[in-house]
Amino acid sequence: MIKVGVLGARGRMGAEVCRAVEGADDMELVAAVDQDDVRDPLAAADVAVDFTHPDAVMDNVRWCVEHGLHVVVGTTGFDASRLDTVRSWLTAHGKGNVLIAPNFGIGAVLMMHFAQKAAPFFESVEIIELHHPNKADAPSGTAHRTAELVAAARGEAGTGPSPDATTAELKGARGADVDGVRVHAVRLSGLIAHQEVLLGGHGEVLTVRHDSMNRESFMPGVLLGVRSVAGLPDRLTVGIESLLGL
Ligand SMILES: NC(=O)C1=CN([C@@H]2O[C@H](COP(=O)(O)OP(=O)(O)OC[C@H]3O[C@@H](n4cnc5c(N)ncnc54)[C@H](OP(=O)(O)O)[C@@H]3O)[C@@H](O)[C@H]2O)C=CC1
Ligand SMILES: O=C(O)C1=N[C@H](C(=O)O)C[C@H](O)C1
Repeated sequence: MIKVGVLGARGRMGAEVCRAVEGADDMELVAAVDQDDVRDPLAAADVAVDFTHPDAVMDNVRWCVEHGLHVVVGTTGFDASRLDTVRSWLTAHGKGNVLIAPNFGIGAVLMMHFAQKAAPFFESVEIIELHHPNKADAPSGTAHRTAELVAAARGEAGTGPSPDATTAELKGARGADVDGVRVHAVRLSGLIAHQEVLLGGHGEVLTVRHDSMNRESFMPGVLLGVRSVAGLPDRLTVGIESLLGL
């Protein structure tokens, strides 16, 4: 049995993770911790799962690494500097691996993969992410990571920047610039989590779209992360692509 502790257990994702862990034959939920709770019960876990807030997650990960736990992180907000900080904690503490994934949806991971593969073949690429209005961060972690992957693929292939003649702009109209890729964020009641990668060439447009219809859709990926994290070859893994053989 894998003993699992959940951080953010009363939140939208954390509550879903608690249900998924309780429903898994090979896992036992040993701690459910949220804002203002002490973290001590987590020390009984083999694996901690964090779905909290970008402002809270670093302190949680540090605590878990210091306590020798394996950590599966779904909370967003990880840039290169945060990842370096996590690596330094792992170097200082000999036990425990960390898996950080901006999206645990299998379809979403495939959407990112397909977009990355297609990106060098098109002159233009832009990303539109659409989410529920309670989301704290913009752009989404998924859109941020997709832009990085797309930009890296275009860089490796020698693809130039997307053409854009804009010289007069109302601030924000062209979205955020992530590694040279424009990312647009929509917040709308009724939505859960959705993303389109628009790829434009000569007389054709390819749209790679993914829709998360509910939060259960993330659970197969989260449980895969919990089952895999202890055996991962690196102390820090970003994304579940390698767990899926991509
Ligand atoms: N990787 C993935 O596949 C996915 C990632 N996410 C990401 O997960 C994160 C959480 O999303 P969501 O569940 O919708 O957010 P919610 O706001 O619904 O849940 C977050 C929970 O964490 C609690 N919390 C805040 N700070 C702490 C802390 N220091 N310790 C313990 N608990 C804390 C919050 O309490 P309070 O409300 O009192 O502040 C809340 O109950 C976001 O970053 C989101 O982008 C979401 C979906 C999928
Ligand atoms: O806050 C959310 O809801 C989601 N957050 C993640 C992100 O920022 O990419 C994953 C998914 O989009 C849902």
